[in-house]
Amino acid sequence: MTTTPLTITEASTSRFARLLDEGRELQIHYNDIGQGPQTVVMLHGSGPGATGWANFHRNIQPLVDAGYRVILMDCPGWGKSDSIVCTGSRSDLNARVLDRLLESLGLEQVHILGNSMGGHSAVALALQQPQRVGKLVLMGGGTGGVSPYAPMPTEGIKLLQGLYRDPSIENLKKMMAVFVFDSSDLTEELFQTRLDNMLARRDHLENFVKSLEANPRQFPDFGPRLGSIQSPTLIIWGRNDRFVPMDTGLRLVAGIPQSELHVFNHCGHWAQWEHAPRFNRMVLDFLQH
Ligand SMILES: O=C(O)CCC(=O)/C=C/C=C(\O)C(=O)O
Repeated sequence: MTTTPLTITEASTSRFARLLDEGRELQIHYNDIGQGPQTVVMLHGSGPGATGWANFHRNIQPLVDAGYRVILMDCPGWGKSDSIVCTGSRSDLNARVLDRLLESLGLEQVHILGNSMGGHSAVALALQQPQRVGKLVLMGGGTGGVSPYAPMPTEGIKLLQGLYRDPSIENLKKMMAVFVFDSSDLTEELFQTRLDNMLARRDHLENFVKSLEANPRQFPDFGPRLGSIQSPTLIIWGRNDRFVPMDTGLRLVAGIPQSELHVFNHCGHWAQWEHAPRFNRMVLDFLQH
């Protein structure tokens, strides 16, 4: 797999912001990379140990090289951001926090690239604050809701939730084996990074379980409201996604007026990682035209 080598590091781009959400102060971690007149925010998924950097490190450099500023926000409950118990819509919580972060950075409008939960959260912001959102790239996510074809919760989500409850390298490998289409590309380094991230913040793991107990439907079904989204939207899915089924992408492309859908064959839930070079070219072409 040839991807553009990163010339920047996580540590050198690591930043923190103290934000207020519904009367609660949160310290949010983000990575701020590159400079340019346009900004792309990348939002990670809900897996244990997920962070902006862990999810998107194969996707940063091409955007920076093309002259974009790239911001990777760790959602509350992940990475180096504060932990939280979410009893309502996590999609809307993440959207509110991102809105506050953009306000603190003086960014009036950004493009958002959301993976899974990050896609749900990007759509939530487009619904809450449409003026904030330029173009949307949704991959493996964008709305909750029930699949007419796949049993829910999917096998991947069951493994994800089991990993939160029993964070072991064995359970991590079981989840990741379902996560991607070709698990031969998963490295021991990637496993170790994810395990280290997970075990460094057991409060995140415990609070995710408490959040599910308080509200099993963390990601609402935005289906009836998709028609109000005016942002040009690129939807990308893996045909072999065993976490959020591909028919969710069909619901999104049917609902969002200015949208198109690309399906990668031989691809699971992590298109931006599994097919990074083509994914990056597709995203750049979408943003630039
Ligand atoms: O439950 C949903 O609809 C969202 C699932 C989700 O966000 C899973 C994402 C997992 C990762 O991105 C990861 O483990 O890196």
